[in-house]
Amino acid sequence: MIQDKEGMIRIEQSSGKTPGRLMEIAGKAVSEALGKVLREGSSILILAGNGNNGGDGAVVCRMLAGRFSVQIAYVCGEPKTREARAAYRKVDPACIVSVNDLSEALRHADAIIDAVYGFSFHGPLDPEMKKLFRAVNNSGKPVYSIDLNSGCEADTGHCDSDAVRSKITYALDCYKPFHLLRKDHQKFQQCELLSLGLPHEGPSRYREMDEDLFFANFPKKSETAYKGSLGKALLISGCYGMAGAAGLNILGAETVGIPYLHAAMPEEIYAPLASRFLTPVMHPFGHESWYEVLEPLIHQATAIGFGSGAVYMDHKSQILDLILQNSKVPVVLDAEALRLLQHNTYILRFAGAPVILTPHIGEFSAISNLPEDAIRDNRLKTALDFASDYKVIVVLKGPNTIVASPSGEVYINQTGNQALSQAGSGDVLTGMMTAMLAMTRDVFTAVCMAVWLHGYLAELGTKNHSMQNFRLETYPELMDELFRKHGL
Ligand SMILES: NC(=O)C1=CN([C@@H]2O[C@H](COP(=O)(O)OP(=O)(O)OC[C@H]3O[C@@H](n4cnc5c(N)ncnc54)[C@H](O)[C@@H]3O)[C@@H](O)[C@H]2O)[C@@H](O)CC1
Repeated sequence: MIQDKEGMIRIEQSSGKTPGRLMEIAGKAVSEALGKVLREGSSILILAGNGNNGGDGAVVCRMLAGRFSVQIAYVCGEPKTREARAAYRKVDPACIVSVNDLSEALRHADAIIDAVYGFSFHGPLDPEMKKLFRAVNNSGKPVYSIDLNSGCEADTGHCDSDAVRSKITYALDCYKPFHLLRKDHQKFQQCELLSLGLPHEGPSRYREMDEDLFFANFPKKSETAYKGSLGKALLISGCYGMAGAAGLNILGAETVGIPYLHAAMPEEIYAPLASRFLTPVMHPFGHESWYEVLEPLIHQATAIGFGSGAVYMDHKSQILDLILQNSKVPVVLDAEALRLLQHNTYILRFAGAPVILTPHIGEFSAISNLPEDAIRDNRLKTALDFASDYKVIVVLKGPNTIVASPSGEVYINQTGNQALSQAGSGDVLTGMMTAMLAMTRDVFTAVCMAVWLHGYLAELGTKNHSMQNFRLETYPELMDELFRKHGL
C-alpha cells in the first residue's frame, strides 16, 4: 500500500497500538533487516533526530548493541516526542556520542544509519544539517535510512540538494510517494518495504498497478462479442512528413487488441498508412472535407485521441475545438494538441467529457506557465494542482510518469526504462491509452493501465532486444505473449 503522512497517521491511530509500541515494532523490523546486511562486529553510527524517526534510531541502537559496536548521536538536540524520549532513556549511555565528537565518530564508523528525519520533514534543510549530510554523503560509507532519506519530503518527493543518499532505505509499513519517485531523485540505491503488520483497510488516494491488477481490469471478449462490443477508438493524427506518428498511434491501439479502430488522417498520408495497417477503418480528410469527415466520427467513438504528429495538419485548432465541444467520451490530447493549448488552456473548461493530457516536462511547462525547474522539483504537486484547476487528468511523462486526477487521485508509474526515450514512444502510448479508454469503463483506471503497460512491455522487450535499438514495432508481439500467458 502507498500512503502519505496523513494516511500513515490514520493507520497508526486505527491500529490499536500505542505510538511507543509502534516504535518498538518499527525498530525491531529495521534491526532485523540491518542484521542481514551489516558485517558482524562492525562499527555503526546512528544519526538520530529529535522526532519519532530518531526514536526508531534509538530502538535500533538498543537492539543492535552487543552484535555490533554501536554509537548514536542526537544531531538535532534532545528528543521532543514522548515516545522518542522514552526510547532515548533506554539507550545505554555508553553508546551516546556527543555532537562535538561527530566528525571522529563518522570517520571511525563502518556504516551509518540515518534516523534524523522521517515523514514529518518538509521545507529546506538548515545550514548545519546540510553540512552534516554533505559529510555523510562524501564519507563513502554505506548509509541505511529509516523510513525516508533525511532531507526528503514523504508526500511530494521533493529532496533538498544535500539530502542523505543511502544504499538501502527501509520504508516502514507502507511506501510513501517519495519511495515511488525514486528515478526522479535517485536518493537510494535500493528500497525495502518492512511490514509492521498494521491494518490497511482505509482508503488511499495512491493507485497501484501490476500484471495481476492489469489483467484483473482488462476487458475480456465474451463468446457473443462482435467488433463494436468493446468500444470504438478514434485516433486523429499525423500530417505530411509525420505519417509515422499516426502509424505509431495505430500500433499502440492494436497492441492492446482493440477490435474496432477508426483512424482519421490528412488525405496526403492515407496511402502509406492504408498499405501498412489493414484492420483500422481509415478516414482521410482534406482541406474542405475535415468537418464532414470528423464530426460524425466524434459522436460515434467511445474514446478519442488527438494530436500525435499533427504539426502541419490543416484546421488543427478547429479540430481541437470541435472535439472538446462535442465529445461525450474521454479525449486524450497529445503532442501538437498540447501545443495548441499554450496560452489557450481556458478552452479545457468547455470540455463536456473527461480530458487526459499527456505532456512531457517541456510541454507541461509551456501549458502551465511554470519553469521546468519548478516542475522538476515538485512534479507531483504541480501535476495535481493543474489537474484540479482545469478538471483534467494529467499524465506527466518522465522516468516515473505521474497520473494525477482532478479529485486528487495519484498513480506513480514504476515500469519502463531508457529504451522508451526515443521519438515515437509517446505516440504509441497515446494509441494504447485511447484504446484502453474505449474498452474500459473507469477512466482513471484505463489511463493507469496504459501507462503501466507501455513501460512494462519495454521491460519485457529489452530482455531479448537491445536497450539502444529497441523497436516500438515489437509491441504487438510482446503483448501477444502476455495475452497468451493470461489465457486471453
Ligand atoms: N506513524 C507510524 O506509522 C510510525 C512512525 N514511526 C516513525 O515516526 C516518523 C515520523 O516521526 P515524527 O512525526 O515525529 O517526525 P520526524 O521524525 O519525521 O521529524 C522530526 C522533527 O523534525 C521537524 N522538521 C520537519 N521539517 C524540518 C526541517 N526542514 N528542518 C528541521 N526540522 C524539521 C518535524 O517537525 C519533527 O518535529 C516516521 O517517519 C517513522 O520513522 C515509527 O516510529 C513507528 C510507526
